[in-house]
Amino acid sequence: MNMFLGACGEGSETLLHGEFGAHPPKGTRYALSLTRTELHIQRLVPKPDTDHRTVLQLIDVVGCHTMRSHTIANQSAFFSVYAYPLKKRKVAVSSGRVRQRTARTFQVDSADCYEDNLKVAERWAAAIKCLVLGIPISSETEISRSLLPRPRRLLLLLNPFGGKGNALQWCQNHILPMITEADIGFNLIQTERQNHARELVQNINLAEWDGIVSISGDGLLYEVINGLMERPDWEEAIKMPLGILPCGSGNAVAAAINFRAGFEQTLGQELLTNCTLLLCHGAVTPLDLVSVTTASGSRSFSFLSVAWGFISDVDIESEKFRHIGPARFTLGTMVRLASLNTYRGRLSYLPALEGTAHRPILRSITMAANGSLPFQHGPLHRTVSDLGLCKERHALCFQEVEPADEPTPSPSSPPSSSSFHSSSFSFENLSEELVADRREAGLPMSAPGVSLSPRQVHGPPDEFLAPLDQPVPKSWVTVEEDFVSVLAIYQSHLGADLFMAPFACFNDGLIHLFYIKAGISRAALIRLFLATEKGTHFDIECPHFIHIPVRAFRIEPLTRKGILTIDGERVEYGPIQGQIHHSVANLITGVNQVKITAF
Ligand SMILES: Nc1ncnc2c1ncn2[C@@H]1O[C@H](COP(=O)(O)OP(=O)(O)OP(=O)(O)O)[C@@H](O)[C@H]1O
Repeated sequence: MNMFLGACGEGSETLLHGEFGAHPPKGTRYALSLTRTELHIQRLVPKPDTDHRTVLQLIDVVGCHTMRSHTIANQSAFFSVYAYPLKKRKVAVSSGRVRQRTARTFQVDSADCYEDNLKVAERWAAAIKCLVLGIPISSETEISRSLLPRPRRLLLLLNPFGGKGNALQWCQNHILPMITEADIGFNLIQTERQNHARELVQNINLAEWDGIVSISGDGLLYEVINGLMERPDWEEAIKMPLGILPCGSGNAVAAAINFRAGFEQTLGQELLTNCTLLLCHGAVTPLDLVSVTTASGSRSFSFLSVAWGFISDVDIESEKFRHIGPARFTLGTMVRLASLNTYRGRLSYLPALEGTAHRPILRSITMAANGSLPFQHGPLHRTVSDLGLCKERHALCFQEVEPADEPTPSPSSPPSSSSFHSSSFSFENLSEELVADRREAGLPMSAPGVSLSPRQVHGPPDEFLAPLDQPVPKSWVTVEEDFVSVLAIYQSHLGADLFMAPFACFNDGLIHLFYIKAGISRAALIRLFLATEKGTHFDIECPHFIHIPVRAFRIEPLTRKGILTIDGERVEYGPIQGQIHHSVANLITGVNQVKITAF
């Protein structure tokens, strides 16, 4: 349960109460009450605030330090609470609220000697830090520093060229001050080239770190995850808590973390402040990964998406607008809409919902076998009830699925001897064509996930997948279509303002497969894409837009040219397939998420 949002009743119990002076002094005195979710600050002197008190929400607090006065004669001890509450914007033209730093310092002066005052200050600091970190305490708890774990040590990896190129400046001005207030130790390394982060994490001593944090876009996290999966001790390595602080142009995972914490959708520095705040809180949620295999045999681990058609075209073609930051995707969408392509291909999938196999699915909010609508998309409430709903949905989603059965040709999947042939395109001599295509596209020959001589990636076996050169297992469904786009996504967001799968959870064990069929009008497509900003695209009646929750998928392009991406990074064009691996990694999400274990 989200400790902060879900603490009704329990949260109002007073854990500590005290009267303190202020700093700077000015004769002011306050009464402080600490509950599990809030710090209440009421002025007593000079003028009692009887009808007004300041309330600091502990979700907005990053840390608390104790201090001593410079003047030896002063026997007081002090504690400072560092918080980033939401405040109304000062600039009249902007709407909404932004987080602003506030440091409240209180003087403990009831005892005659410093040591006794320090004990009180330390008790308050320890209680506040316990609550920030989610360590349970009650009014019965003997509160002291010994309740706290040793300070965390994080490895921060920063791509200085991510997004608009201001990651280092944002790190110095925003991230480092906040994590210092949270008593987090760190080592900051700037990446020097592509794959640098991937190589670094292959060789680190895991025992030295409590987490690895990517400061960039989603691409750097992709490197970190795959670097960990390339280690011989991958099973232990991939359990390392992973954080992401959004300083790139594609900040989907950061947006998903922000959403799941119950915060308003936001961009830029505000998203960064929210995510840094959550990083300071430190709670970790299991994260599903999808193993993705491409035609050349390369296998990599994806945490976000596999895309083909319109979405990947926009992602890659908008690289040239990188200097405008995340707005590049909107501009890229408009450019792509002007010359809309369709792509013929076969899409196969292993449905996650009982009763969806072997029957055509129109709008994917697929009826369950009992006729209920497990994925009905009403307005979302970003509260604990929403998280609870997610758990409930999970229960509805899962069925026992057997591992990949003997592949048997079905009418929709080609016989094995010709599985890489189609009327329009042959995948014979694939590697030669890939080399030629990559050369033509100006791609390096060994970009991440694109390697023609695959890296040694470990990881759990793909029990749902048949080899790519064989037909899909018989329990799968196959559709052959002209597609505008195909997207397999496992996070709620595809970008900071692309709220693609509002119901997706970090560890729901699901791949959300979306596709848009040819025949959709430009106007309908624009409507859909505009609605993704708010996640309301499911409210639009559109027979060309389909969503199916699945456990595994295969995309077989039958159109010669096109762009495929894994987590926003371009990979070789050709057949590609993936399957979910439930909860194999850990993501620092800051608030306790529903832990789904029923997979
Ligand atoms: N120092 C570096 N120089 C060049 N490339 C780097 C460096 N560090 C990381 N990279 C690569 O840059 C790519 C983009 O990084 P990332 O996704 O984190 O930022 P981004 O701005 O969101 O980029 P994009 O929108 O292209 O995904 C990644 O593939 C990563 O491997």
